[in-house]
Amino acid sequence: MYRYVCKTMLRRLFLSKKVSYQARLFSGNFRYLEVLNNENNVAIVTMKRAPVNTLNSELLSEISSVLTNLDETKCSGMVLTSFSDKVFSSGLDFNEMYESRPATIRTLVSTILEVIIKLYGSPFPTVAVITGHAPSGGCVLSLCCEYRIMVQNFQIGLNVVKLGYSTPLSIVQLMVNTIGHRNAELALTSGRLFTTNEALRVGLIDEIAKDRASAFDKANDFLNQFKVIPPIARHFTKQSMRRALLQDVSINGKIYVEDFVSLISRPKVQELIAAYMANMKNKKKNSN
Ligand SMILES: CCCCC/C=C\CCC/C=C/CC(=O)SCCNC(=O)CCNC(=O)[C@H](O)C(C)(C)COP(=O)(O)OP(=O)(O)OC[C@H]1O[C@@H](n2cnc3c(N)ncnc32)[C@H](O)[C@@H]1OP(=O)(O)O
Repeated sequence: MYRYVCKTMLRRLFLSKKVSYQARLFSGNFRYLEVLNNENNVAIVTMKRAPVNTLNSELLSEISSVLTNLDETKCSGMVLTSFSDKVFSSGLDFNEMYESRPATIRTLVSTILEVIIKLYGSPFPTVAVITGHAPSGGCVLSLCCEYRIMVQNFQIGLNVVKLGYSTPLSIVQLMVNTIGHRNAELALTSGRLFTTNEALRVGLIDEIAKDRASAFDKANDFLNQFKVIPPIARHFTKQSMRRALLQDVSINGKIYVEDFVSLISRPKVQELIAAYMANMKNKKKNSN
């Protein structure tokens, strides 16, 4: 009898360890992401690809898997943020766009498109806590969220024209939906990066925070308001607001991806990317 009780207790202990291990697995399974659930069933998704959260195919496909998982597990909300107090994300990885095979560029571009579709169309409320610079692809990720809170003294925007290629139509639409046609045209054609204050003025972000902690307080306030709203009503309303863009990318996504791949592969664009990368390195060398 004594042996049986001991065995059962050991088995229970083992099982409970296994369960908590599995719970940790979800947050520890990723190379470039940390995913934690808070007490309100809100997922805090932190990008942690040092130094500047450059979006390569692997980080993007991890974000994509998390989004599927959060949808299946019916989370109450999601906060997308960065481990860094200087950069939210530096955008798509030049190393996968420069002198790369079309297949490599295609994987990168189709993975960001997959993320855009899942994040923009997610049933749960989403907030971007922007703790640093958010150029290009970084700005796109935040635009797919419903609410943007940005810490003071950084820059955000879509500077892609400076790299010699045009902004894809659906990304233009994301910007137009957020800051209006006139402001979007001025910003996109000049590749303008907005300071935090300018971004608030134009509506590119919704709130300014003095630091990460206060940004999280504001994110909680935003998400808490939905506790009294029936999720299904909220979800359908969000879908109605976002349907046009989602339908467009689900019908024409493959064409947009191919257009973007051939745009990036052009010799002139490749030259500009090389010059841009060299300029970044020089800036760094001169500042050291
Ligand atoms: C429906 C159609 C779908 C198809 C397409 C969908 C979406 C596409 C639309 C959006 C388009 C996106 C294109 C891009 O995103 S291209 C990337 C553009 N990014 C930028 O212009 C930003 C470049 N980076 C910076 O300006 C700075 O790094 C910074 C973010 C301001 C941070 O500055 P700092 O903290 O001083 O850090 P460093 O500059 O020293 O950078 C550290 C390190 O990282 C390297 N790096 C930075 N950004 C990138 C990058 N994007 N790709 C690759 N590598 C990058 C940088 O060179 C440093 O490397 P070393 O340490 O080796 O010197």
